Amino acid sequence: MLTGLSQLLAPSPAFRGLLAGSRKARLPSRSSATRGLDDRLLNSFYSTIADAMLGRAVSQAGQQEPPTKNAALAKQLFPSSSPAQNGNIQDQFKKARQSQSIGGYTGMVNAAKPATVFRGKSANERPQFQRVGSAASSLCSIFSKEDSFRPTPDTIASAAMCTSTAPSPSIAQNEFVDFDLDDFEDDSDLKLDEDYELPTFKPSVQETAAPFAAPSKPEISSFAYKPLVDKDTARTPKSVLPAPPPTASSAQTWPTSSPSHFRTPPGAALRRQRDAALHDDMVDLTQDDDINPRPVKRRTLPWAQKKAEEVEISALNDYEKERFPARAISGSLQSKNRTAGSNELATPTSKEKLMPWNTTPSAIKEQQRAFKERQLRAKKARELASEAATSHHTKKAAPVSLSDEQARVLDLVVNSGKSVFFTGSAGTGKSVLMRTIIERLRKKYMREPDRVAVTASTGLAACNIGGVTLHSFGGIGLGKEDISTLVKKIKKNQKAKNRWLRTKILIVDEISMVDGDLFDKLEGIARMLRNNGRPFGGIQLVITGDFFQLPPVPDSDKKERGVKFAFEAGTWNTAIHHTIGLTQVFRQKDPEFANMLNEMRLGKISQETIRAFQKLSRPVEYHDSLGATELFPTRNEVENSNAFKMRALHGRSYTYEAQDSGTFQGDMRDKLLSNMMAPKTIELKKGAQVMLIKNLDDQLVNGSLGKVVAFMSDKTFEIYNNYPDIIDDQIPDEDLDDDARQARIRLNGLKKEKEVHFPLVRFAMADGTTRDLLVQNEEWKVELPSGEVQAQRSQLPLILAWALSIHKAQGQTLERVKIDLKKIFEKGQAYVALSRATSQAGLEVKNFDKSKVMAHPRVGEFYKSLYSVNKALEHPTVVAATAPKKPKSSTNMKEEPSLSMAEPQGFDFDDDEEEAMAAYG
Ligand SMILES: Nc1ncnc2c1ncn2[C@@H]1O[C@H](COP(=O)(O)OP(=O)(O)OP(=O)(O)O)[C@@H](O)[C@H]1O
Repeated sequence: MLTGLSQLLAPSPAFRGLLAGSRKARLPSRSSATRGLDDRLLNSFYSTIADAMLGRAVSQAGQQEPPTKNAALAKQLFPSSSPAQNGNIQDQFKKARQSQSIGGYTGMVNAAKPATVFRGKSANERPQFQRVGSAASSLCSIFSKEDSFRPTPDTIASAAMCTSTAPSPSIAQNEFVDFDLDDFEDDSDLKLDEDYELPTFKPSVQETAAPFAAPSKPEISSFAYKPLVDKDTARTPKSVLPAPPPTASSAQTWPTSSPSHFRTPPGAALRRQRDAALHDDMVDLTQDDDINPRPVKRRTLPWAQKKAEEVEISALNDYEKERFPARAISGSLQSKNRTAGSNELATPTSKEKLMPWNTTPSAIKEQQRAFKERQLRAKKARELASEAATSHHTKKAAPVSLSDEQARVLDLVVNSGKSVFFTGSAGTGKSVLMRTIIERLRKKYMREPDRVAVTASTGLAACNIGGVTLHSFGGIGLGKEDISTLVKKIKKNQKAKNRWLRTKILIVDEISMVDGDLFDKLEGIARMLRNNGRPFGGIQLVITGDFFQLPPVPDSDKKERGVKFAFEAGTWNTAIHHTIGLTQVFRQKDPEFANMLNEMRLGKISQETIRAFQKLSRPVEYHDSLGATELFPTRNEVENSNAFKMRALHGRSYTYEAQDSGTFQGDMRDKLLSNMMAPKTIELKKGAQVMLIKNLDDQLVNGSLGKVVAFMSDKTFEIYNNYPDIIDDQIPDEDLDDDARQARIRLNGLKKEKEVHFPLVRFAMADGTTRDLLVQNEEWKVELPSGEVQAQRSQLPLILAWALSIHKAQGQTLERVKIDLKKIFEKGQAYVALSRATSQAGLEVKNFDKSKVMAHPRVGEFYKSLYSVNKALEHPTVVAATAPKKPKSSTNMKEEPSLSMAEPQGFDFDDDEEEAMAAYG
């Protein structure tokens, strides 16, 4: 019973509080905690405990039921994830128009620049960042004209969706675009797939203990005050109060409990104030006692009492010094001042007073106890500190909270099953949204993973989202043949054929690099193979990318034809239900910089912006030894630059070979692997500048820059992690404490063992701090929807980062970027390169030249035409009546934008409605 009660109460601060009046309460063992209490005390004590247990049981029962309460709580637990912002995008654009217009394109609001918002880029400023989002949400519109986001039955959705959190009725009722009826006979089973995890509410341990528990306090608080204060006693019900204190002369009759424990320690109020100032959340239960201290009768010999107090205070200060150096210093200064001024505090400075000849037996005991506690706490503090600074294992990244507009695209895709193309300028969170969509769709189709095909235009982009290239998915090889030949080819390949038949949702990332002809071919193949006349044979499309970024690489035989974008494909408009523009820029928090990039993206660059870019030609000095990553258009330039820097480093070099596997063999596999971000071989030296190429947690993300500071094995790292100093040969053994000396001996022993050594990388965090990570292998896969892994690579998630190709940089967010525009030769390259930077402060631009940053004119026309198409769709019947019979070339889009929608040639429609819908997407 005793043990049961103690166990139940052990974690409860209230239990510790109850016992605070007794010295035994501070002993670690539960049985000994009660040993010193006399029967009278025990009886009242247990009756109180029983009451408390009952209270807690009742409370627990109350928390499990009823379900309605749970539902309400669940609601509270899942509030809107989006940052608070002005959700009305139309309003935002209105604001933007008022302030600035760039050559007919809507620019960004300079006025929307609250001085307080952009004061730093510390990672700790997340709430601010979200406020920035609100300002930044009015940054730029991809659509050029007024009312781009007016709620229209089509694009539609972008506007409707962006203004309310409820599912948009305009979408649900929009029959005009609702032509995504699924043609799979097993659709009725779909519900079975929907394995969403409904939020459930389970009371946490703390919550269940809540009726009993006091608000939790940081450990320093409990250490500093618990043994000393009598406030807990003051709050304790009368029945558990200890017997009336003995007189001073009978103090020794309480052999197991120091009288000091019944007294308010000198300076407790001051210390509490100091703590409260440093830790707002450190609410001391006994605060009221400070305001009106209870007069305490002395119950022990004055000198013994004083001694005990000094020991306590000294222990407190030692601990504070170790854990919070700045605070300990200011604390002791305050303490000294007080003492000098009022003699109120006993300053815990003199070591003499700890001398053995100066103590009573109880004071000696106190000293021993304090010493042990100090040691223990010092160790803990050291562990905490090293854990904070250095981590071996990374924590799983917390999921990003989608903005309103992102969340609504997600809803449109996952819940409404629409074919969507979402676009937006660099840094508007397209990749983040796409990753979330993939995750949600994979969950939805958990039992049939092959229903969701994840693809991208290039191997690199595909690898980034865990998919395959469009070519690979389609089983079309290079895809040069005509549609019927390609269909025959696929039919011979059972796996490829199955993919086409099984796929319900086709995801395509980095659409800007997909050739228009390829898009048309895939669309035709889908219809033929699936024997289904709907666009893409009824497959739902989820497409993203920014056509202002890198264009498709034309085949050698099509060089003369030039680039043909996917939006110029004849079937583009029939295949896409909704085109949605994301407008909230996340990457650049400075609206001025975002505006400069936006002008550049649209190819309408003002003199002011040119001057601002020219100013960025200055060399950037960074406070640490890490330099900017220089972006180059070609791989050769990158390799030369990195090799040059590497040669300049001295010391031993470590070479890491990738371990490759997969169902593909030989050249085929090598080709897939060569598209991966992770290199086959990476050579590193101490001092090498590297970039992380995987998201490991919230801070260590794809693009994080760092420097190799050492090479060590797993075991060595464990020791280093606890004793970072011992690796420094400059620190002699004598300067290390016992534990550290032992650790150094162990470390030296390990040097003789043949262990694999990994690079220890010191990463620069956005808030100016650093984080050390022992970098170990990660995996990359080229995986088909069926789960077949065609190629897999296990390698360190690092690349050399003095230089990087623009191609590899696409999709990245970089804090420090350097670029020489003289080297740029392709449209979109300059925009991709410059838009990787998060700030002007972290961007160096050499040879800025307006002619190098021009956008592709047809892309500009396309983005402008989006408005017109939407506008036309406001009157679908009129448009339908005047729809042309032949698809217009994309170059006509400007003149007759509403006519640019392709006619559904050769489609097999079931009824007129479908035909109309398919025709006007
Ligand atoms: N909802 C969000 N909340 C907070 N940060 C976000 C959000 N969405 C995106 N971000 C951040 O914004 C940055 C850019 O995001 P992302 O790479 O997805 O943009 P993008 O539109 O794909 O850019 P690009 O076209 O240049 O590849 C990243 O650092 C990402 O973490």
